[in-house]
Order: sequence, then structure tokens, then C-alpha cells
Amino acid sequence: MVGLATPRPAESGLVAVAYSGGRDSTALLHATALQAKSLNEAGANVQVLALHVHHGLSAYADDWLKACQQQCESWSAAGLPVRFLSTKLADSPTAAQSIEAWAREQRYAALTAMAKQAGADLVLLAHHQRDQAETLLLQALRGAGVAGLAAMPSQQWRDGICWARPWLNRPREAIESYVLAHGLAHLEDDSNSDPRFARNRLRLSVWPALAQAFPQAQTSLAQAATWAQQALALQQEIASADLVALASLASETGLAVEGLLALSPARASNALRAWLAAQLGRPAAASLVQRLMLELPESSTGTWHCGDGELRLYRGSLQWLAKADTDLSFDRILQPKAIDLSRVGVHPAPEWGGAWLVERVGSGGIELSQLTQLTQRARSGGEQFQLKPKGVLRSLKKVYQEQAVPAWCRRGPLLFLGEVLLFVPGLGLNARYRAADGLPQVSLAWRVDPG
Ligand SMILES: Nc1ncnc2c1ncn2[C@@H]1O[C@H](COP(=O)(O)OP(=O)(O)OP(=O)(O)O)[C@@H](O)[C@H]1O
Repeated sequence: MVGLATPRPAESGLVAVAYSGGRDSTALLHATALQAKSLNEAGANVQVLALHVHHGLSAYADDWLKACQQQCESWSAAGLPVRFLSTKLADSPTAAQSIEAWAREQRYAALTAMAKQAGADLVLLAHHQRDQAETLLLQALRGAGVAGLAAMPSQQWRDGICWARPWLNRPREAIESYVLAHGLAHLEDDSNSDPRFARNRLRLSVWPALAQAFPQAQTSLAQAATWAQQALALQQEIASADLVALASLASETGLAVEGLLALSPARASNALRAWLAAQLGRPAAASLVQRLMLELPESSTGTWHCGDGELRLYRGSLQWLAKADTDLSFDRILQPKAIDLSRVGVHPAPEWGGAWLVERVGSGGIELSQLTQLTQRARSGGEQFQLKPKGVLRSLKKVYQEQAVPAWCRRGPLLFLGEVLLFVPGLGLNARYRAADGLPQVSLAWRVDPG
């Protein structure tokens, strides 16, 4: 069958095809190589890379790799511009991991590495319309939202590679006809009949009945995924616009909760989901979004466990802190320790997860001679501190509140000169100890070790 168009080759002249050896990717590899050959005959220089991943999950995986390699060699000998590359995965899934999810993730990483090493930035995948329809159904059966129902995009840039599914709108039957017309041999994956996998259960038990009752099911369900893709794009555009407005009201990385809750509920949870995804680097659990939408209107402060860290609400701003930050909690008790900071440079304090920084400055600093006999210790309550030169000694707690220093930013040890509180991370130097302008002086700072 003719007309199974593949995308134009990338700038590099290299087109990679993810080639499992199954029917669909065999057909796609063949069609791509045929098209490359005809382009080359017209003066182009296109090479097709067949990228095969050996998952190590099947007893037949070695045989499949060999068969795929031989197929490519025989096409190459027949004049098709195809080169075979493969990767054998070294790991295997743990008992807690879904085999399907593990294989997808590892396959993606291996395909990315092979494409990059070869210099290709276009990788073709052989998904077709029926795969798209199945994906939409599987997502719906999991109770997915719009992002899940959008199923697979026909093209997507990820990790510097364009992943394209040129046959996403082609019915599976068209590919079957292509395979027959060209007499292509392909592999049958024994795991395709394993009912432990949801997709196999759908394919084997549900699809035949569905297609009989609704002959248009493949086309209609794939079309529904296209509408969901449009809805998703719209949601993302609205969230981006809302987050710009909400960030400008809050601190650099925080989310302004009052502004968020002033939006309609649907728009607020849409913005919250987008903000959480940006903080976590992946979608947040729906249960967390629901809980926050219920609890934020009732809270002025609060902490919610989330991913590898915590969400904290303080002074109307929601912040996400990675675990590395929350571990250094402000209230940890450490023994007081004598410390000499009368030398310019970095003075590590590993027990506190950070270091003191002493640097020469022209004004606003302290004389070095004041820093020889200091004590570094935890907050114990009742400390007094003077922030402003013309101010008075005030309770440290009050100063923290006035300056809106969130609890988790009150980290690091306090520095004492005798019984006087000399320096507070997050606030700075006791104003009474500022050196007069013109005198040699240094600044003090507390830096938390990154990560
Ligand atoms: N082991 C693999 N090595 C390289 N690419 C793969 C591999 N497994 C899957 N792919 C790519 O991902 C697409 C979708 O995977 P899926 O598991 O649905 O396909 P398949 O049943 O293994 O084979 P096919 O789609 O070729 O019939 C494949 O069409 C192929 O492009």
C-alpha cells in the first residue's frame, strides 16, 4: 500500500526509527528507508538508524536482537540506507516497580542515548490510531484527567530530541496491508498475550467486542484524544497567565494564596496543579490538589508533605521546600561551640550543614578583632536583638515576625559575643556592633550547603 507518508528527515540527514522488530515498527522502518532511498536517488543524503532496545525481560530477547540486526543487514545489502544500533539494558525492575513503566522509562533513556550518540535529533515511533484509541481508553479507566485523556502527542520535543509518531492517524489495518503488500517478516512478542498487562486485557478481551458493537471506535476514540489535547493546551495557557499574576504578588518562588483563591474553583485548581508540577518536576497527585483546595482557605500557616519535600504556607505565600532544606530544621538542638571568625574566608560548620563567610567590605560590617571569641549555638528562646542602628533591643521572635522571616528560613546557628547576640542568619548583624565608616571591617554571612 502506498501513501504511508513519513516525516521529512531532520537537518542532520539522520532519521532514527525505534525498532522493536514488531509488525508496526518493522513497517515504519521499511517505509522510512524506502523514502530515504528515493530521496537519495534525487540527490539527498539521508541515513536511517534502526534503534533497538534489548530489555532483557524475555527469554527470546537475544533472538529478537539478532533477527532485527539481520533484517537491517539484509535491507542494507539490498540498497536501503539503514544502519542498526542496539542497547542491552543492564538493570531489571524491582519487585515494587510496574514492569511496563520500568520498560518504558528505560527504553526511552536508551533510545535517547543511542540517538544522541549517533547525532540524530529525530526519532520516529510506530504508534498508530488504534494505539491512540487504546491509550485514551486505558487512561479513562484509570480515572485520568485531561492530560491523560490527551493520550500521545503526534510530535514532541524532549531532551533535545523530536519524538514523532507519523502514523498516529493511520488505522492499524493500513499498516497490516503495508506489511502484506511488501511481504515483510516481523516478530511476535510473547508478552503481548500476558493478561497481567492492562493493555493486553483491553486488546484481547475488550477491543473485539467494542469494535463489533461500534465499528467507528478506533477513529472516534482517537478523535476524542485530539479534542483532549486542545483542551489541555488551553488549560496550560490559562495556568501560565494566572501564575504570572500570582507570582508577582508573592515572593520569588511562592504562590500568592489569596489571589489563587479569588479565582473560580476550576481555574484555581488548574493554576495550583501547574504550579505544583513546576515545583516538583512532575505532576502532583490529584489527592494533594484536592486537599489543598479544601484546606488553604481555612489556613494561615501550614505544612503539607509533598514529593521529596514539604509545602509550607506562611504570610499568604505557599512555598515548596526540597527535603535537603527541610532536614535542616530551624529547631534542631546542637551544642554551643566556641568559634574564631577573625580571618577572611569560608569557615565550615558541617554539623549545621553550612558555613560562615567573612569578606572585606567598606561599610556596614564589623571589625575583625571582634570575631576572635564567638560562640555558635542554637536558638533557645528569649534572645534579644537589635536590627537597626537607631533601634532598641527587641525580642528575636518579634524581629523575625516583623521582618517576615519564615520559620524555615531561620536556620543556621546564632552567633554570640559573650552573652550578646551578634549575628542572626536571615537578619544579619546586631546594629550596635557595626564598625564606623572608614575603619577596616568585614561582613558576616551564613550560607547553607547546597543539596
Ligand atoms: N524494544 C524496543 N526497541 C526499540 N523501540 C521499541 C521497542 N519497543 C517498542 N519500541 C517502539 O515503541 C513503539 C510502541 O511500542 P509497543 O510496545 O506498543 O510496540 P511493539 O508491540 O513492541 O511493536 P510494534 O509497534 O513494532 O508492533 C514501537 O512501535 C516502537 O517504535
